[in-house]
Amino acid sequence: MTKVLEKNGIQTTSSHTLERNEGIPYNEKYFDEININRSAIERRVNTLGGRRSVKKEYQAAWLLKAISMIDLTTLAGDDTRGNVLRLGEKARNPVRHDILEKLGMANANLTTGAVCVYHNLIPYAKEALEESNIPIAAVSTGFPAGKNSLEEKIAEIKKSVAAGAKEIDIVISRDLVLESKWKELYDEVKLCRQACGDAHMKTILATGEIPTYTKVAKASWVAMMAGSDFIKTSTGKESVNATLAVSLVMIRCIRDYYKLTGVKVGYKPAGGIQKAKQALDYLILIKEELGDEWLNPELFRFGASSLLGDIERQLEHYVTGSYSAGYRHPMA
Ligand SMILES: O=C[C@H](O)COP(=O)(O)O
Repeated sequence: MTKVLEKNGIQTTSSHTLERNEGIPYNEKYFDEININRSAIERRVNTLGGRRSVKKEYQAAWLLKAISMIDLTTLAGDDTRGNVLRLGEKARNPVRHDILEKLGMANANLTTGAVCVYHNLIPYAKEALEESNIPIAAVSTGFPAGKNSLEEKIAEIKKSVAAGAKEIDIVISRDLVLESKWKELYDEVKLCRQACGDAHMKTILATGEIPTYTKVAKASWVAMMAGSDFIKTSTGKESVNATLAVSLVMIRCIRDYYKLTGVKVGYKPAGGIQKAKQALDYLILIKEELGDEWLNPELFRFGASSLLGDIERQLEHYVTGSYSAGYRHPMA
């Protein structure tokens, strides 16, 4: 088991050592002619579940790795200090000690990639994560709808950074995508990036509200050109959130941006990823399309509130041979 884990390079902290994406000047030539063939995308992702699967110790290793790439999230109207403190505790100790011991991982210092909360809960997240390396991610810019003025968005980002967020998840103005106002979108994202300062910026496209894959691809390009460190699918509040198909569109844009600039932009699917099996499908897609270098917390995150519970349950099954009830692996 240890060898398998080592081979899979389990990384447990997110230290932000990677070069950031400074962006490039706006130029429509990079995305103007994009035209995505929906059925080709869907055919490609339909091959994933059946053709490839990860078994036994490899599956356990991949699931441990997946944990290190979760932005453990709570974004609910009834969030309190209490549940943010529990979330922080879960981020520090994502898997029960007895399970980790059986996996030979008791001393591996496994944590989630980050904890993700609303701006006004940052102080509680700070309290919960004191003396750990786990970064706080805050959703800013009028999450989830993004209907605030640009001035308010910028002010909110600055407040979140001042309060201790090391990562800022912004939402874009979807109307700019719907009306193809690409330069305005670029300017908006660039101003947000400036307001982030040293905090890494993840740009949420809310792909469930974008009608075509072609527009998703164009919005991905604009977000990267304007300096996003990550592009992210969804807020978790749209009626359609992360899918493998939209992920394929976005990660191919990341690949092409890398070919053009030499800069690696991260990817964060978010919303509705609740099962370990789903997580494995995403990891296989990333491995096949972008390669192993993207499979670490610097370049890949799951935005998820309940995925960790199912992963822990699957790991328990791997070490004991039986499933426990879901409530034995509460999220927070
Ligand atoms: O960014 C994270 C999402 O809001 C989490 O969505 P979820 O609750 O469906 O896992």
